[in-house]
Amino acid sequence: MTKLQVAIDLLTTEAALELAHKVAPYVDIIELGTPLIKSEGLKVVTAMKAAFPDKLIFADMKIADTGFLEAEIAFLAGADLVTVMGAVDNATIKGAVEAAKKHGKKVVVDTIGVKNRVERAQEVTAFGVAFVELHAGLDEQTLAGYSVQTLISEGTLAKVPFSVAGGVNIDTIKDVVAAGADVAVAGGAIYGAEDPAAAAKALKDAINSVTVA
Ligand SMILES: O=C(CO)[C@H](O)[C@H](O)COP(=O)(O)O
Repeated sequence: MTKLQVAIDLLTTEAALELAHKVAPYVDIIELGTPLIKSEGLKVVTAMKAAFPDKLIFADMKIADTGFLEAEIAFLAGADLVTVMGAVDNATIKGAVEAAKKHGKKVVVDTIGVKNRVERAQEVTAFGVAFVELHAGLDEQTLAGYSVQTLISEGTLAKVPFSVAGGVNIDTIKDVVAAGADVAVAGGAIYGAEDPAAAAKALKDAINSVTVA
């Protein structure tokens, strides 16, 4: 079944924990967003894992170099999954995968900025990553003509384990699930909602309505 990942793009540990407490019953993976980690440091990862030991904690490190080192410090801080950029050298991705093997954790490749996401997804999957995040970042989402449907179609074509991130919401999450995604990522659709718990529940219910039919 497709997992639901909440992306927490808030800026303080306190706000992140408050949100996580509201939505935890409905999500499988709790992502600490890159701005949050840059603002608070890896102590936010440690605090989140301590508060939610049974959830998968996803550190959106967006690693671009020194793959082994940066992945290892995130795993030591409590992360279960870390991201490495797909556009960087293969050695960086392989280094992060080595760190993951050492610590019994996993690596996700983020495809922001990758020109041919389908081809690159297939290449990096062979390195032993957990899944590939077909992703349009927050800046790209503001461009005219942006549609998450492009990422969803690419997931179908790639035929590798994948997640979709880039403005997934209640109108599009069923398409993400129907495309066979391992994980549907929702940030703004949850933390930007008036009632984040209700928004997360609605997304989870939508996932269940597709996969449990
Ligand atoms: O990693 C990110 C930006 O780089 C976001 O966390 C990701 O895009 C999910 O958030 P949203 O659903 O608001 O797009």
